[in-house]
Amino acid sequence: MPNPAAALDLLLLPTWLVPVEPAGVVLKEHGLGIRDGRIAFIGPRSEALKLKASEVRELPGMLLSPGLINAHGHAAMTLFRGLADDLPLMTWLEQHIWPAEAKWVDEAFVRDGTDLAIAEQIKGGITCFSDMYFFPKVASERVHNSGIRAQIAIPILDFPIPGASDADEAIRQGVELFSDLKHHPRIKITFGPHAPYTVGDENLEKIRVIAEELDAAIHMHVHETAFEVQQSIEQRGERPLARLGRLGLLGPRFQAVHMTQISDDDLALLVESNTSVIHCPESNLKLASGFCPVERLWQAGVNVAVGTDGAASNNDLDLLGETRTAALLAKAVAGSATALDAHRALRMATLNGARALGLEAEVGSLEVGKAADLVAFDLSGLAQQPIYDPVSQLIYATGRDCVKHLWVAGKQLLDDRRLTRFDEQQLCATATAWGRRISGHAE
Ligand SMILES: CSC[C@H]1O[C@@H](n2cnc3c(O)ncnc32)[C@H](O)[C@@H]1O
Ligand SMILES: [Zn+2]
Repeated sequence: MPNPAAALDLLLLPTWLVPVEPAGVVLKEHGLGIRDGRIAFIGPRSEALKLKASEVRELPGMLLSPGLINAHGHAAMTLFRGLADDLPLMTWLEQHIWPAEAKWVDEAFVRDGTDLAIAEQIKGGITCFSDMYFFPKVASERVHNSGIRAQIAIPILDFPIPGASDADEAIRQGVELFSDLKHHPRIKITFGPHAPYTVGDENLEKIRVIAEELDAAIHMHVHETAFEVQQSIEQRGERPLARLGRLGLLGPRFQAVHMTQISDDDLALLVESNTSVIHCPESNLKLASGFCPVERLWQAGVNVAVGTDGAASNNDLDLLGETRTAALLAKAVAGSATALDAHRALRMATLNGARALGLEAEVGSLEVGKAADLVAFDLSGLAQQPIYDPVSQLIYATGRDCVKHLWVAGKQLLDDRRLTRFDEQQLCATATAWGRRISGHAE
């Protein structure tokens, strides 16, 4: 049993503390205490200063919030950043990315690309990310070593992929990894059927059965483009989401990534099944895939989280920037300036992400008992002045270079913008070497 009178490991005293839950609250003159990797105290500064703490840290001019949660991405694709730009989805995938993956993706690629992604994300205020890429065991090892938190989705397609000769092998590997990491405090294994157009009914049914047995989540690209929906209607006589509903996949453990096409029936299915949607606005904009109607979903009660997608279609892993884009785009799509205000946008990037990934009891808001996954943003620069509402300033006027400190489960992974577990120069050198090999100037 935790002892409330025991000394704190760390007491943080920021200018603003934004717990996200309760919604819309900004606390001034408050402190947050951490003990054994968890939030042990939130209260007025005067009370906080009476507590024993091994370390007390003043954070003047800083906003302390839950760490950002990047709910969809393909981490190792950082090494394909900028390889094939300005193309529509299917041309990008079929003519550029899949051939490059067949040629280059091996365990070393995933090791180096995932490290680069983790470091970039930590520097951008992300404490937890969702990954869906090849060699998920290697990605899990990188997450374990780095101290970050992640959901790792096992990639499954009907055809051979790097690391698995068919869907059965991928599923077998996934079940093994799930069981190996069942008790890992920061890694959650889920199943990642790629998309309705790459996974047939037979494999989807196998995935549903196994996910049910293990109580595991399912993470999938769905309704990314109008073409995907049209093709499914022509070939199968039904919309992809309706097909997933008929096969029994939808539910609170299902994460539908993209959803740029939503009919009234689709919306009803999402609401009834309590399926989460993961919105990736910048990838959707860059590939001209379409627009996810975030405000409509939100008003209907659907949980909407936000993700960057991979660095080959974004081209960065900047969730703060992505959240700004989401807030601005939501207004354009809804035709209403009140759509997705700054406080709801921050909730989408934190608590909604946690809920989508099934981590709501553990992270996503600053509440006593939750894991201490925190980020301190420095709002003292001239571009943030004056400050009427610090959350408005964070979403609309702050870039990720203002991320000052970051903790996951109470461990500091970024200290005054310095990565505590990575050598930044080494990461850059390794990525540059991969780029030279891939672009054909290899040594
Ligand atoms: C099984 S997941 C890995 C697989 O997905 C590809 N991918 C990356 N981004 C997207 C996207 O936006 N839509 C569809 N597929 C995507 C990635 O290149 C891998 O082949
Ligand atoms: Zn994706």
